[in-house]
This record gives sequence, C-alpha cells and structure tokens, in this order.
Amino acid sequence: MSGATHPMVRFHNLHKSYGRVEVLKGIDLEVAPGQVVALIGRSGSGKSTALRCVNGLERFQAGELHVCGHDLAAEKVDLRKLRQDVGIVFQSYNLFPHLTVEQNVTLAPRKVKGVGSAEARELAREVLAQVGLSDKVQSYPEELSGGQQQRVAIARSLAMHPRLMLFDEVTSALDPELTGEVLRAIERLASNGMTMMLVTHEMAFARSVADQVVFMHQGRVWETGPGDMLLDPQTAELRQFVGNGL
Ligand SMILES: Nc1ncnc2c1ncn2[C@@H]1O[C@H](COP(=O)(O)OP(=O)(O)OP(=O)(O)O)[C@@H](O)[C@H]1O
Repeated sequence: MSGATHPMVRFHNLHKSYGRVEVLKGIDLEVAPGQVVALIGRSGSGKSTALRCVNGLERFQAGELHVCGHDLAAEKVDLRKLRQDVGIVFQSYNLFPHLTVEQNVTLAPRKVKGVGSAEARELAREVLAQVGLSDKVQSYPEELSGGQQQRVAIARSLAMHPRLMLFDEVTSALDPELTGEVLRAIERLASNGMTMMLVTHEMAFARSVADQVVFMHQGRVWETGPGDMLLDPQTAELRQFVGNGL
C-alpha cells in the first residue's frame, strides 16, 4: 500500500470539563478507516464523554477533534451532517413501541433522507439481515427480547449508512445470555469492515474484536495497544483494572 490513510477520527490534546471539573485531560487518539477501537476503564474515567464528543453530543473546551472530515472544534459544526456520518447506539435502545421493527429502522432515512416506501423496505431488509433479524421485520418491539431490541437499535443506526459507528456500553442492560448475540452482531459488522469505537466492560470481547484497546484512567489515555496488551499490562493501573478477569 502506498500513501498514508487519513484517520477517520483524530483527537489531539482534547480537554473537556463539566463546570470546573476537568474530565478529559488531553486526549490523543486516532481511529483509522476500518479499525475497531475499544475504550475501557473504570467508571468515571471519561470513556463515555470521549465517545459522546465524537458525534457532537458533548462540546469540549480545548484541543482538536476531527471526525469523518468534520472539524468539531469549529464554531459552526454541521451536526446534522456529522450525525449522518456517525451512528451511535446506547445502552437504552428506545425503540418506538407503536411502530414495527421495519418502521423503527426506516424512520430516520425516510425523514432525513426522504427515502421512499419501496426503498425503505429494501433498506430495512438489508440492515436487519446484518444483525440477524430478517424474520422480525413486521414484529413490534414488545414481542422481542432485550438482545433483539438492541440489535434493532443497531440496525436503525446502520440504516443511515454511517461511516463510523459508536457503541456506548450497549450490553450493560442485558442479561448475560442476551449479551452474546449483540456482541456477535457487532463482531460481524467489524469483520465486514465497519469503523467503530466502543465503550465496553466486556474485556474478553474488547480483546477479541478490537484492533486497538484504549485504557482510560482519570481522564487520560493511560495505556493503549492491540487487544493482547490486556494479557500483559505495562502499568499498575491497567494490571489492577484487568485483575484476573481474562
Ligand atoms: N453531564 C454531566 N455533568 C457533569 N458531570 C458529568 C456529566 N457526565 C459525566 N460527568 C462526569 O464526568 C466523569 C466522566 O464520566 P463518563 O461517563 O465519561 O465516564 P465513564 O468512564 O464512561 O464511566 P461509566 O463507565 O460509569 O459510564 C465522571 O466523573 C462523571 O461523573
């Protein structure tokens, strides 16, 4: 390969405070196209805040952040355009109970992109297949398990054809037996080349799916490396965090 690829996400010395409390203390981080980056760390270390900065849910006070060609430090970021490029899935899936799976998944493309009925149906089929829910097109959310609902939420995000996907502790609300199916759906997306950043407490998953694991501690990137760094931590903090969990 020749020539350097531009990173899809680039944090440079990013600082973020809530009031007088600084929660991100100079974050440097890059995500290359097709890469999967897992953010791990203790509660309160700043993982979710860092992720939320990426699609403009949080603003920051200093430093740089470029995402899919958008300069997020600029006064006038076009958040609408940014969020077409960057999908986010949260712990709570918030599907509309009165809409079918297909209607939930195609609502945003219909509204934002003016996608018509036939195209919407095709789109729903495409993204539901990606999360293994082809047979649930006409179901209502209440007829689905938590894991299936979360996969619908992922499909809903995919329906906008994002260039980057963010996952914020998407399995935290699920029973262990439902967690696996959601993680497998994310793994499938990763192997199909989707660029993604995910905050997760699932260490074994982070190790297996991530090209780069980022251990955050007290608002800083404390240690970063490939998944296997979790087997051989270089800092006492990561060693303690990982414990005997792997
Ligand atoms: N909206 C907010 N207003 C004030 N403080 C906040 C806000 N959101 C987060 N914080 C604080 O910022 C710090 C970082 O929070 P963040 O949610 O990013 O951590 P985290 O590593 O994702 O933790 P968790 O694993 O518990 O979600 C915490 O001390 C938290 O209390």
